[in-house]
Order: sequence, then C-alpha cells, then structure tokens
Amino acid sequence: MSSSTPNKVPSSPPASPFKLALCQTPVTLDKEENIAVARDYLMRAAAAGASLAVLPECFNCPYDTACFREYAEELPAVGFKPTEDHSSPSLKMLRQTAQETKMFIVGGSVPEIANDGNIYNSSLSVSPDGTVVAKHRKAHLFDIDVPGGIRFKESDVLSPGGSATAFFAPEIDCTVGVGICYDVRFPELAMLQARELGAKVLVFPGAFNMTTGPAHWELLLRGRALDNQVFVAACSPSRSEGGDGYTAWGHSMVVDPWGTVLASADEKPALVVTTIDLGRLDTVRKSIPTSQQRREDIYRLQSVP
Ligand SMILES: NC(=O)CC(=O)C(=O)O
Repeated sequence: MSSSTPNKVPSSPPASPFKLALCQTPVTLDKEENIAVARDYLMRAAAAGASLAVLPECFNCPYDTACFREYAEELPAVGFKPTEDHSSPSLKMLRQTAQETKMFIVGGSVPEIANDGNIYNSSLSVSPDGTVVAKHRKAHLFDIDVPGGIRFKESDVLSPGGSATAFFAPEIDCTVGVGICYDVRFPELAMLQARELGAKVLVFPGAFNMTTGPAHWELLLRGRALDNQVFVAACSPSRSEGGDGYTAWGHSMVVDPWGTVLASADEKPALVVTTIDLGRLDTVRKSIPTSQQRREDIYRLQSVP
C-alpha cells in the first residue's frame, strides 16, 4: 500500500488547543440542497470557532449504490490550486467556504468519476487558502451480508482506493489522517496513518447503519483512538432514509487518546464542536508508553499454505 506524505513533519512542543467541528447534516435526493446545507453547517462551525471542520460520508448524495454514478463528479488531485477552475460543485463549495472561514475542511466524501470511468467514494480536504491538501479514496469497500440485518455491496459500483492518507495543517500544527467509514474497521490503516504518517487526529466521514451502528460504531472509534493513542473524529449524516432504505446511524463522535468520548450527537441533524488539546496525546503516550513497548519480533503473520 502506498501512502501519501504529509507536507511537513509536525514541530514540538505541541500547538495550542483548537476547535474541531463535525457537521452531522441531513442528506436527501437533492444534490444542490445537500451542498447548500453542508455549507450552512460549515459556516456555523466557523462561527463557533472551529479551525478544522468535517462533513459526513456522501454528504451530497444518498448512500445508495444506485445513486453513485448519477451523482458522481470529476475531482482534482492533491495540490490543486485555488486559482485553477474546476467543474465540481462540491469542490467549489468546499474551496469557497474554506477561504471565507479560514478553516481546514475535510469534505466528507462524494462519489467521484475518474477518467477511466471508475467510480470511487472520495474525500477531498481543503486548506484555508483553498488548496486541495488531501484526497482519500475509500480503500476498503463495504461489502457485507449480515443475516437478518443488512446486505450492502459497494463493489457493485465502486472501485477501491490504494493508499493511506494524511495531511499537515500548519495553522493548528497537526497532522490529520483521513479514512472513510468501513476503513475504520482495519486497524492496520489507522496504525499506518498514526505511526508512519504522524497523524494525531484520525478523521472518518462515515455512514454506519441501524445494524452495525449500535453494535460497532463507538467501539471501533474508541478502539482506533486507544490502540494508536490519537484523537478520532467520525462524522455521519443524520438519520434519514436513503434511496434504497439505507438508514444512517448518526452519532457523530470525537474520542480522545485515552478512549474517552469528548463529544457526540444523537441521530438528529447536529453540529458537534469540541476542543482538541494535542498535549493530551503526549500525556497519554507518556503514561502508557505502548509505542515503545511493541514486540515487532513476535508480530509476524504467516500465511497458511
Ligand atoms: N458504510 C460503511 O462503509 C461501513 C459500515 O456501515 C460498517 O462498517 O458497519
């Protein structure tokens, strides 16, 4: 797996605390309306003092494989400059809002159509000057079949991304990792973001559902926070029926490196704002120094012939 490299190694001592906002927006069939609502929540996040704001998975589109191709947009690569024109209405909104508010925005995710016709579930992150600083394509596709629960097959329509993603945000002196929803179930990805890319906050736009949400959402977020001793912030759409009846769990949540839930929403539309103090990360890592106690010599997985 290749990894995108953050644009700077974070300096020490840790930066001042900053505010992070999760925008748990309602998502409907109306793409234009979804984008306008997302902007409205982002403006409210800025008014609440946020420096980093996050949108949900598929913020412009119902979470429904039947919708992905119709709603898909072409998206640019990392490094795309604010001066360059682009056709994507979602990117236009993200850039304009980031520039106006001076926030870093992790733009949830939107269906992306690539030059070769493949569709991806992709997240763009934009810096306060409007530059695209990260692009993550959902690496693990949500193909599941839970008897009596839910069946979903993203791979019917989507192709998987092939890298781990993180970007450095100088204004808050923090490297931010980005994964999308099902990616959170794979500890190796989070470990790569934290250990090799230096992420201190892992952000997951995600839309769990009424079967896996109550069972696994909080458990996974707290697990990834604890096993990497990082902050984890996950942003869901609010609970509304998708085109084929997919019902999002909601419960957007921020967890600290000790595994404590700092802030969370219920299932309704919500703006969750909380303070991130990266000093907490150093305290936890000093108290329980698991990163220095790893036994790499005994972790080798051996394949069975
Ligand atoms: N929707 C997803 O990608 C993941 C999910 O709902 C789950 O893992 O459960």
